[in-house]
Amino acid sequence: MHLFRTKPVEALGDDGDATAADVGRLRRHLSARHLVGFGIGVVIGTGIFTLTGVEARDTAGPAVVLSFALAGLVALLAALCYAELAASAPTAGSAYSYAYATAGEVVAWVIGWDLFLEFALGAAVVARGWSGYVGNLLDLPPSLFGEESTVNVGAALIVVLLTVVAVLGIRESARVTGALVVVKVAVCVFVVVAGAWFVRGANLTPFVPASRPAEENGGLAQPVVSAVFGLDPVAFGIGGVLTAAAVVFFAYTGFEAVANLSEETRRPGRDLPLGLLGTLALSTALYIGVSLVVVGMVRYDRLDRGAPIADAFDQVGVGWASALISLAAVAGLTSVILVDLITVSRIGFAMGRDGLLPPAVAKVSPRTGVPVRITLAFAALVLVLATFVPLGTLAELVSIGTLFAFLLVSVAVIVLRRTRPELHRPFRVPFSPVLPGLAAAACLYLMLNLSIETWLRFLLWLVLGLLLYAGYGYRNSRVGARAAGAGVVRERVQDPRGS
Ligand SMILES: NC(=[NH2+])NCCC[C@H](N)C(=O)O
Repeated sequence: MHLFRTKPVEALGDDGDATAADVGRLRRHLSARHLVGFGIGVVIGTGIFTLTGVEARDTAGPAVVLSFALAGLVALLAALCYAELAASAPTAGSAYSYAYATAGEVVAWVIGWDLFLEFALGAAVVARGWSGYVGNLLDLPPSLFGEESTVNVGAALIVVLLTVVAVLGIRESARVTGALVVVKVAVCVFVVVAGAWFVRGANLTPFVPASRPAEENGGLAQPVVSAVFGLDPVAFGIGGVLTAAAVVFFAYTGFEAVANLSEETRRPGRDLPLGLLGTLALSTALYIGVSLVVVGMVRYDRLDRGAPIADAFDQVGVGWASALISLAAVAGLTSVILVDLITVSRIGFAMGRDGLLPPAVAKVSPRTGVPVRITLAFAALVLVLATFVPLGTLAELVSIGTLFAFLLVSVAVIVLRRTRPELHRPFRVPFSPVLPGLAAAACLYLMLNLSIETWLRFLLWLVLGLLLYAGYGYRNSRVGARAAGAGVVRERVQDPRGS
């Protein structure tokens, strides 16, 4: 068994042999500005526009601001780790590839499979949210746009439309994303500046409402930590702030998309760290600003669950602003879906190039320079999910997928520093191994704050992935084939280009 065969860092983005060369190459069109555009494009969306209300009302009170700050800090730690690895090994597979270089093939497969979950499900969950939001806004029939619809036409429409954009090319996608991002960032800034006039100190006190037992959340819906340590789940208080942090973490997920665009980046060593950290700094600042203003404008127990920000402006009598905010929310959700579709195809591309998925599917179209087939394959999957499956409750599954990848990336930083100290690292996480260690611990902690249900679903997904690996990937792996061909049947395959 060679489950833990590794691929040397230098060979990560390399398709190694002649048969793989027909997979093709992605084109380097992107700069740091584009990367921040894509990053903000996928990050700012459902999280801030909806979760703020629910979490402030039910779990954290005005201190939801602290939850956003905490979740942002965890994301920042992970982003530092991503920045180090992405800059030293700029490949489309990101976490999947880093795992291939450090922990071995089976772990890499698990991570790749996990990222499919994050990005495909992320796109589908947000497409349904999009449909609901647009349906509400334009008074469209809930039987076609609402969460209770059997065939969610709105979700289907947006997925098809964005798939067209994604296959046109990375530059075209960057342009569309850029425009959407300008709208949503401008409106977030507007919310902070305009909303600040309506903030009342009284709404912010008590900032951390006294804790009390959470209402439902028993059984499978309770966080794993509560079950393990026999604690009763609480709402509000410090416990509430932490629980809410695990939930609003969803709002930060997706920024790693930037690392998956490595092979399309002109100057990866400089631009990837800038893109990753820039995305995160900007979104954290906006989230803290927006959530603070919103809980300051309206008492937390009177926030709307569906569209808290727009509704807050309605409540203070500025109805026109609420239309503007809804527009930004729609723009925001649209770009999230687009970048998710692009990213999941890049991960699939990297895995196809390594033979863990059928290489023919990973082929880059010579005309548009993007992996068209795999983009279509994933888009079809997302389309089916978004059209037919009520996904409202699955956002947590996206978060656990993300946290798991972050955990692995943080560990990979520490491992690679030991195994490959000489590797050229254009960017280094400061205070390694302390910060990456902290990042790993924080991710694990947030994972434990997610529900038992989410864990069970996640484990099921991983088992499914392992079965697929056993059935296909293990036998068709290029690293495996090269090792066998050269008679180097060892655990650690050396540089395949030399063999
Ligand atoms: N790949 C993902 N994690 N996609 C979902 C991104 C969700 C986004 N952060 C939001 O708040 O709407």
